[in-house]
Amino acid sequence: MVYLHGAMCETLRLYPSVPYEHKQSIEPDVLPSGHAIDGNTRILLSIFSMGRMEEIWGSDWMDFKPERWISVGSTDEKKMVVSHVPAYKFAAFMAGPRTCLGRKIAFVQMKAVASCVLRRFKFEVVDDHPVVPDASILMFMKYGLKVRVSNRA
Ligand code: HEM
Repeated sequence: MVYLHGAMCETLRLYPSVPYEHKQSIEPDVLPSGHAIDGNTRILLSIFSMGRMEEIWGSDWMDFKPERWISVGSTDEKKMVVSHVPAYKFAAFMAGPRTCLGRKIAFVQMKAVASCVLRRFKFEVVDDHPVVPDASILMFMKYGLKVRVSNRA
């Protein structure tokens, strides 16, 4: 389940279900970046881009690596645990007082479905199928995902 958690975070890092978000200032403020903004300023955040920034994720940002979400346990070195990653770094669920309320239940649901389905079936992406995100409020796959499904022996 720890590795599956890492795989899901990694998927959401590269393909966040909510690729863009906006926030609006009530009064003049200074952003953590140091930029001064006026009141009533609309700020558009690209969560999609944040998941692909080298200064946030390192030079291997384009690699799908569930391992980047996993560390060894503090009491037992053989035990793998989910690493703490700040919400302001991994923004797929956003951060702060209006963060996603369903984050934990979303992981429970995704893990329940993935473990039931993957135990019984094997999925192989059809060769040369273009996996292209469709720019929208929610992230869709432009051409869907064509896979070959077979029973696990
Ligand atoms: C992978 C699955 C999900 C993702 C990526 C996701 C992402 C998000 C994001 C980005 C926001 C906006 C937060 C903001 O504007 O600051 C949000 C809000 C919210 N989400 Fe989710 N969400 C997921 C699943 C769920 C589920 C399963 C539930 C409920 C069972 C849920 C309930 C909510 C609620 C109630 C809010 C509004 C929170 C507020 O405005 O105070 N989400 N979510």
